[in-house]
Amino acid sequence: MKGFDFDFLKVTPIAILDILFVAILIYYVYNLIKNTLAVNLLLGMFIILVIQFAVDALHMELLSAIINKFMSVGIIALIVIFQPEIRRFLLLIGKNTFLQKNKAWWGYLFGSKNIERDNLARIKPVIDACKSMKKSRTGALIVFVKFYDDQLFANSCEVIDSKISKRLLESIFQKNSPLHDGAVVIAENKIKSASCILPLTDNDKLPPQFGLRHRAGIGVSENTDAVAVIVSEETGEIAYAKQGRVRMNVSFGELEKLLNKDF
Ligand SMILES: Nc1ncnc2c1ncn2[C@@H]1O[C@H](COP(=O)(O)OP(=O)(O)OP(=O)(O)O)[C@@H](O)[C@H]1O
Repeated sequence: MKGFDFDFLKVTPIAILDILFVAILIYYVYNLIKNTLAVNLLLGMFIILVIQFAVDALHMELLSAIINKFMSVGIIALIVIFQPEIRRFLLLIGKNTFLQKNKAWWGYLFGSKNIERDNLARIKPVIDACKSMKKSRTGALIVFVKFYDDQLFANSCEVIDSKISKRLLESIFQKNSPLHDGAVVIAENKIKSASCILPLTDNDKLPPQFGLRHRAGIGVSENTDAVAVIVSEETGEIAYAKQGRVRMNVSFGELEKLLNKDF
């Protein structure tokens, strides 16, 4: 007698590995898109997929043809809609590779003393400037990027291209300075530009006291590998934005650790 074929239920080590990788992938994708509009879009796509299965099963040919056509164009629409998330996902993979994570390798190859000296040279003036801007209640938005994206920053910014210095940062953000509006971008051990207009986040779950400066800092960290240090003009509080999330009331010790870790 012919029985049922349960071949597809065979659990092989490769299948377990496969499931594990898919679970990790789902976890990373969820982490990337949680608290963003992308969750609603993904839910919409999922519902259409379920309808497609139902329509196929019921052999409703006309509806099935329409949904199939929609789904084949949908993949291009998905790439366009999720472009920031895809970009962030690829950056995340690049940042988490063995060589990137294990900075000891870089130290071994290029000399850890040099790296520490570089970090101190670019981080200390920023922290000192933040200390004095906190005291004087001067609002500031300082963005650190690993790769300076000309396309993103060149159009809206004033090019500075100068050594990172406390006094320069203070004078840029001084209320009377023509460059004080907007963000300063630091990359490649330099203040690359000032007065930059950044993309604002559309996250609707942020605290109500967050105005445009905070929204711009969080926005740029959502779409790029950038982290943003925000000094509030109203409270003097320091906030730190990374990957679309923000840490409030950051102490200077924490700020140094965070910047050292991320840059
Ligand atoms: N798109 C943008 N990109 C960069 N900077 C911006 C942008 N929009 C506004 N800003 C900066 O934010 C300032 C306005 O800050 P606003 O008071 O709205 O922010 P906030 O988050 O409430 O911070 P604060 O606590 O300092 O008031 C502007 O003067 C400008 O310098």
